[in-house]
Amino acid sequence: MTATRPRTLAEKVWAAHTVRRGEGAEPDLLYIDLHLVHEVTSPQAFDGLRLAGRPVRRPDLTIATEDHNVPTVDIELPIADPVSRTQVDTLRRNCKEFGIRLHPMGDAEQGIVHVIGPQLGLTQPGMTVVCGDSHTSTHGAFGAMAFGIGTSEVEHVLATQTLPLRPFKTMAINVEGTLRPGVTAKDIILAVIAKIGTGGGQGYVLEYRGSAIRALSMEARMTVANMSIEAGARAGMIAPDETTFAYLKDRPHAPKGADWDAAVENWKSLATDEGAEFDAEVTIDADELTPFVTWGTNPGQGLPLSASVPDPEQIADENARFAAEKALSYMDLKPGTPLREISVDTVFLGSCTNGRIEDLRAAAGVLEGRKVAESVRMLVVPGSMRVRKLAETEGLDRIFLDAGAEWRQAGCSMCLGMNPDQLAPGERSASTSNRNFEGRQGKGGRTHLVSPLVAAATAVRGTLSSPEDLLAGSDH
Ligand SMILES: CC(C)[C@H](C(=O)O)[C@@H](O)C(=O)O
Ligand code: SF4
Repeated sequence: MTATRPRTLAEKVWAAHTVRRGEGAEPDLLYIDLHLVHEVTSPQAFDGLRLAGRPVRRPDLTIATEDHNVPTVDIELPIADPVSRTQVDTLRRNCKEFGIRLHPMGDAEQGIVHVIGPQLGLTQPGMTVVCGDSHTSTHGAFGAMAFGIGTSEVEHVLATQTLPLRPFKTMAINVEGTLRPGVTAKDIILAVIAKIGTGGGQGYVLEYRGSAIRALSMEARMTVANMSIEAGARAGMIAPDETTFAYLKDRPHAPKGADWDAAVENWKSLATDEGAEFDAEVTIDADELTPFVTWGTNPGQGLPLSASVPDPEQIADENARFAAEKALSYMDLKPGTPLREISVDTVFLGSCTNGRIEDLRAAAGVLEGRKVAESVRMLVVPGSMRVRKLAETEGLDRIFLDAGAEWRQAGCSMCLGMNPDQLAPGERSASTSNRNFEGRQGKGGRTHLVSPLVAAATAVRGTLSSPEDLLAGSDH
């Protein structure tokens, strides 16, 4: 045995999955514990297998769901859009042919791929998790090494249950302190991305640490890990702890009985060792954070809600200035406008970032006894059918409907508008999703990324707002 030097969480998970160490410039070969599949990035991968006459190596470690292309109304009818229908039909055929478990539209376990994995207890600490989807980083909230892969890699994993990869660099994101009331995980991650930039995490696996992260619920941790990719990182991880174990216990796929006890013992050993070194380190003061919103067309172009639209002329860096000018022109915003005065047409509550039960509860808490402004349409799209059902058991659907919001079926929906849920050209949204690129929610649509609390308050006031703005004595 060689003496073990202190290691990070990421290094431990990597080492435990290395089937073969690459020599020289060669990549390592990693074993994959869980492969999640959806309709968008899998068709060519299955075609490749068919051409090569290969089966899926571990159908038992592979699970599929329909999420991106599914409508969120009238789901008992055939999908009207031919492209979406073909995508979904193709996934169904492939899963049948290759013996893969699929949760189709309408199924009790159907939902966004990154919502259903954790909810079923499939995602567990110390695992390697992949999916042909960039937001696979979500699963890192459990202390898994989880990352998005391309379609040719999807084929490689389907065929071999392994993946050749070069180790990632490690970056610690220390979030210390206590969040103020009304400040959430979404505000943490938007602030992180505003600080390090959309390229700041390139080549790294981020590890979120510190007292503010430890204090987050599992669902809130998923919100943070989810957007690691928006900072350019390959993955984002959080060390498993009692919060993680409590979330997983008794989930359908969680270990049971003596296996559970053994698993927890093992999971406890995953945390980054005292004295382990990261390649880079960033610190965020949680006490200072306030609700954050984006004003631009990348997730790093964000500011506290109390700020105003920035003036590109004040930005020293030439590239950042040019990007800001372009963004403001697309977003149709004038420098100096208080962010609170920006009015929206649409509020979208949902996505793999903020479509879980706690997100719906938070928004419903704000909307209870209030009305969505006349000028606003609000879509509430649960991240999964299970979230939808639980919300209905708790009466959240009634709160949303009474407030004048629409209560939809589960899927990605307006996060990217691969289904009919889209912004019209020129429309502006406050959205709890993770991307605000040009046209992301519909051609010509303008997106402001926000937390569920800000989304709900914005729906009521019609302009970007926090719940505090709704209280008596505020200026409205
Ligand atoms: C469609 C899919 C490949 C894509 C991704 O990888 O992230 C989507 O989920 C997104 O959020 O843009
Ligand atoms: S909800 Fe949005 S970000 Fe998440 S997988 Fe679907 S499209 Fe991608």
